[in-house]
Amino acid sequence: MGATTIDGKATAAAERERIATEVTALGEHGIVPGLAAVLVGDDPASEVYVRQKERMCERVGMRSLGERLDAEVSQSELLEVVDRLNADPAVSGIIVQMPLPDHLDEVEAQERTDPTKDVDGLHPENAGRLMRGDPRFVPATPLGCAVLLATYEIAVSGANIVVLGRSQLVGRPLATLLSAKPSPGGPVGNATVTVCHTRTRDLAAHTRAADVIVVAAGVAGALTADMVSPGATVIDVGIHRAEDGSLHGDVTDPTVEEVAGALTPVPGGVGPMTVTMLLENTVRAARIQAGLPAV
Ligand SMILES: Nc1nc2c(c(=O)[nH]1)N[C@@H](CN(C=O)c1ccc(C(=O)N[C@@H](CCC(=O)O)C(=O)O)cc1)CN2
Repeated sequence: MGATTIDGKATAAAERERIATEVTALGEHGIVPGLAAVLVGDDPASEVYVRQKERMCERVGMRSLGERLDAEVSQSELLEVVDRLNADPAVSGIIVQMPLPDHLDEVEAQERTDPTKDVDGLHPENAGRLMRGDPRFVPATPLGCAVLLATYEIAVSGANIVVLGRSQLVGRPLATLLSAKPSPGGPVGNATVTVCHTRTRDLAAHTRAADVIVVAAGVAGALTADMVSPGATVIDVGIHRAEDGSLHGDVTDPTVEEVAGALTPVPGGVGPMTVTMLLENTVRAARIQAGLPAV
């Protein structure tokens, strides 16, 4: 029997309905959450993602305030834009779309973002709060993975989970979230998490001992069927575009589906959750800025 498909598109659509209801309720207090996405240059994938964010904002009744900057923009000009968005009361949440062109320093831009508007959760204050078990904003992709696990009732508490990848955007915050004592209303936690990477010695020994494997290595083919224990859940965070334009994840071995118990597809798995959880964080930001409970 094949693996259950974890449908990120459907889950994200259901989450957006809930978010739209919250946005309507905030409207009754005169609050319209606004998301500013700063896009530097003309990376085609980033343009798709930013357009998606703008479209989804409109659909749930939020404001979207796009900032397109030339690929040649200087670091100080980028920081000036961040400063302007920090000061703009119509902006609840700010993200600087990654990757940035090589001459720009993304960490400095993240550190410059007002931590109460940092809906990517990458400012050191927000990363620190997540580590401390008191998250303000959990980065969108890890939050999306956690919501998918909760929605599909995949046991996390007490489970052995391997996170393959150690990025600041996905691997590290996700490992923290899954292993934490769940915060009130938080989606998941209490797992035993092993963070692996492509240089982990005998990686397969780790993944074969896992009930859940999150593949966020950014390397196509990073997980093969022989590395998966029968019935395990596989969450694929990778996105790679082939020359013919088709998309695939870090999992390229089609036989993983025969071994796994549940699997996220690419496209249609974690990706749609990323944009939706960014909206969720922006509503949260608007509530925090208005002095309302964050929920
Ligand atoms: N500042 C940030 N930059 C980047 C982030 C981020 O969270 N913050 N994540 C990714 C890009 N990303 C959102 O920004 C993103 C990735 C994938 C998708 C998505 O919906 N993918 C679809 C396929 C879409 C396509 O046709 O390409 C899917 O997987 O089904 C949305 C957003 C890096 N940068």
